[in-house]
Amino acid sequence: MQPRILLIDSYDSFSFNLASLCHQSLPSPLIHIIKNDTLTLPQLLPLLSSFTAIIIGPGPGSPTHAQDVGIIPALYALPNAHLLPIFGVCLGLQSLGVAFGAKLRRLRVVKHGQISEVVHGGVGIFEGVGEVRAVRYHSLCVDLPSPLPPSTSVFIHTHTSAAETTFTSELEELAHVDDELTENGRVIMALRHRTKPFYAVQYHPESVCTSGGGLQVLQNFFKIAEEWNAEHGRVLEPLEERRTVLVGAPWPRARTALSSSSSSPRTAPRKVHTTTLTHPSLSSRIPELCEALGVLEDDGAPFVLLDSAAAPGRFSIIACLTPHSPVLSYRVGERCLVQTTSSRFSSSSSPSPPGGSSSPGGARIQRHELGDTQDVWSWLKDYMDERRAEGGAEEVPFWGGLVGCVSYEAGVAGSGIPLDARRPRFAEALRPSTAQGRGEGERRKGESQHSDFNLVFVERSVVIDTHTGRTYVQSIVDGDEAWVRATGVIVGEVADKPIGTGLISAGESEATVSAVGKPVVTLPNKERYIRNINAAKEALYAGESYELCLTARTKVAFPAASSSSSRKSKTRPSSSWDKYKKLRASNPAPFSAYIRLQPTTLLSTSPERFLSYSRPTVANSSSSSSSTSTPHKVQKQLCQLRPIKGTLRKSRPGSDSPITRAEAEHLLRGSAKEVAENLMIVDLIRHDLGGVLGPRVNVKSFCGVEEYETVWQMVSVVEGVWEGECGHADGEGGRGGGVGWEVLRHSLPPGSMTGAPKKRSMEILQALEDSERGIYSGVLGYWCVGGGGDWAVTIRSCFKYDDAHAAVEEPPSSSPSSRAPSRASSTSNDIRADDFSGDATEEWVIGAGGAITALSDPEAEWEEMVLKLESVLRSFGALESRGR
Ligand SMILES: C=C(O[C@@H]1C=C(C(=O)O)C=C[C@H]1O)C(=O)O
Ligand SMILES: NC(=O)CC[C@H](N)C(=O)O
Repeated sequence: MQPRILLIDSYDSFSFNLASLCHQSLPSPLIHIIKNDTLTLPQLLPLLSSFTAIIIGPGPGSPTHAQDVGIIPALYALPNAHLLPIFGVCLGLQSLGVAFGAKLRRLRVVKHGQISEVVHGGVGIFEGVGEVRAVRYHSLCVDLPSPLPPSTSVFIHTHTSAAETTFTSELEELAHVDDELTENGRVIMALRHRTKPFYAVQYHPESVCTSGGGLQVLQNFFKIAEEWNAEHGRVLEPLEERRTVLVGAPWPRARTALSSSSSSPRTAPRKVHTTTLTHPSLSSRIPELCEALGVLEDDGAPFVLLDSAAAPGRFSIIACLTPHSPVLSYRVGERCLVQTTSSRFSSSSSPSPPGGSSSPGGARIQRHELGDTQDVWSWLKDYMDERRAEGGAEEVPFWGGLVGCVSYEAGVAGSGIPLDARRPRFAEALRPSTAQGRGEGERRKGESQHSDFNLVFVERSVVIDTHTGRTYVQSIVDGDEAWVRATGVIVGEVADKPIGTGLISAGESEATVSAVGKPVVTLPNKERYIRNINAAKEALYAGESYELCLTARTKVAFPAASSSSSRKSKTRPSSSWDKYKKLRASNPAPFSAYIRLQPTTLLSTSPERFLSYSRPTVANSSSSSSSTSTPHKVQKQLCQLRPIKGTLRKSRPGSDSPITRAEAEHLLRGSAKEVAENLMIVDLIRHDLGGVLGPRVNVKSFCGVEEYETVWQMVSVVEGVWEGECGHADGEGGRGGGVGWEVLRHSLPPGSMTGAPKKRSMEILQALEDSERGIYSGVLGYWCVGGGGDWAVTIRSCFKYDDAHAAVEEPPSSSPSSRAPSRASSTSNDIRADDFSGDATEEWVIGAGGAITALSDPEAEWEEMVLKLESVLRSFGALESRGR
């Protein structure tokens, strides 16, 4: 019978990595993963006879807090009749220790993402194991009671071999590390119970940077477990169907090309019409092309550009929207999506959509109720299944589809955290003065009333391959050849214009901006930010988190004069487009974007890919698992994530010569702190990806250093391949949508913007940060009608909501001193610290932040946040005196 493993997940962000290691350690194991608080012991006891062993994973919090460990203590106290082998990791080891009298203590110097040499005796789970260099993620550790003179204590007696030995504990140390005496001294790294089949390690065998102590240790444990089971007459019983519901299907869950919950699409795939043009000059004329395609015509009309303004970006996607392009918006907590189509455009060749109502402004608004078993993601999946297309140019990643942005809060709520919640424990511990109760289902008071999903369905597009100079004019509308031809002509005209004869000259553009006037910049309150850093560090010391990405918001308000320049013109010229052009030029980035989906406008110069997934490819299966004799088809999809952690200013204070690549590599890759920050997110992302894809996840590159306009960044690349049966809708051998969208849904918000473990970190950040993050920290990108997608982390960007200035207003400073001007107020602009009260017509929000670890220096973290902020602020003309 296949080995069956029960993995207890304590809401950690490394659990699927541990599942993956189990998968490699055993022949075809069935791994069931449950949270530590989903089952009671009476529910679990009758199931245990079906399991070879239990793995107790790591987690935030403490083994002495009942709500952190759930059922774990009960497992170490199993009655003999139900006993089975258990392997604990980190919190799992600490719980084993506490269960059998070990003393829990806080480390003096916590270890998060750091590698230590583990000293072991080469026996038991360490048999045959050589040098172990292991990654640690812990703030707590356990000590066994020290041996006492025989006459003074109540001993626990056990009998080993012939000689009677007296022990002070039922536990035996199998490994330790020797931290510096000024740090933590000797710290236990592995334990076993002397008589029960319980083993545990304090380090993380599943981390990508652990060497020696991973696979072989798990293999040894499973060997010992199987021997113990045989010796004790444990014959595995089949897991009855009715009981499987309690522990769920084994991981990874089988996923067909179409999610099992989704109905099969009623429509045949659309055809993509493409014209390919070659204009090498176009790569440098993307803004001009957008202007030729109408971005300046009306600021109220939707316009979207997903731009690749720097390496490693490649394709720039211009959405050519029509009056009937549906803009979909959705706010977390609601049961309907709102679809808006506009009739503000001057011309269209698309037919009118059926149904719907007209608003006084000419916009048509349709509400789509979510079905009883539907959430917004499954609704979008069905929407995309109905609109799938084929036949486009294979080398073009986007043929049409949904484009836009998804907020940070959409991910928070999707992780099961209520947006109105501040866990009382954190609220009390971290911010005693601001904890307030809120009603069920409400967002925090004064929070954004804006949509968390802002997407438009794009049928026509121009995609520029900035590497090859090839430009693709594409439409998925039937009979759209005339539009494709006409647009090809416009593309050619822009490409052929002599340099310096742009449609809008640089001079004109400048004039618009200068008429807007100097912005009023309201920086985050430094004192409060530093207080939050210290509170975050306290949470890290307590074992509540391993890394926290703390952020704050800056507001940039343009005075009322800004509208004067537009009075002369009939339509509203787009001041946001001017700002985007300046931002793009001053901070070129691979995931730049201009997304204008009123009332939301987002300007991005993000360097960070969150997730891309290739268009699924179909191949004949080479596996013999198919029961039918006909060759069956499988789909493959490559998923890639590129987390960034580690940021270094390029300029050198007081010098004209910037930091060179060699120096940056030395400073970033040589820093234990920066590498640890990156490693933690890499492990988190492996887990996120593994949750959907299973064990086929690889770290393709670790801590590479990439150059951007103002900063050096340390970037890792994590990839995974999904392989699955073609869904029923693909009976003809066509391809379905793949599972990339599911990876996206399950991995939001981006781990690099939360820290690890994700859930607890989000809760702590929610308690610390004063307002919702909104669009910042979420993702922007596309979901292609061919099944691929590419989403960037929304950072180094700014956004505005046109219908409310107060949407992300932070509460006023609590102390008079917090109004003191911060360092940046020495610039020529009016930069204030958190006391904004301007009569603005246009208010932009810029989020910025950074990962806080136990090693963080608060001043340096504030500077890092300001550095990231500056990369955007510069383009507002707000930072002349700071240089770059
Ligand atoms: C929080 C931001 O950036 C995040 C934090 C980084 C870091 O701590 O080094 C790097 C990239 C992002 O994942 C931001 O740009 O605002
Ligand atoms: N990785 C873990 O399981 C950590 C356990 C515990 N929260 C600590 O910080 O020590």
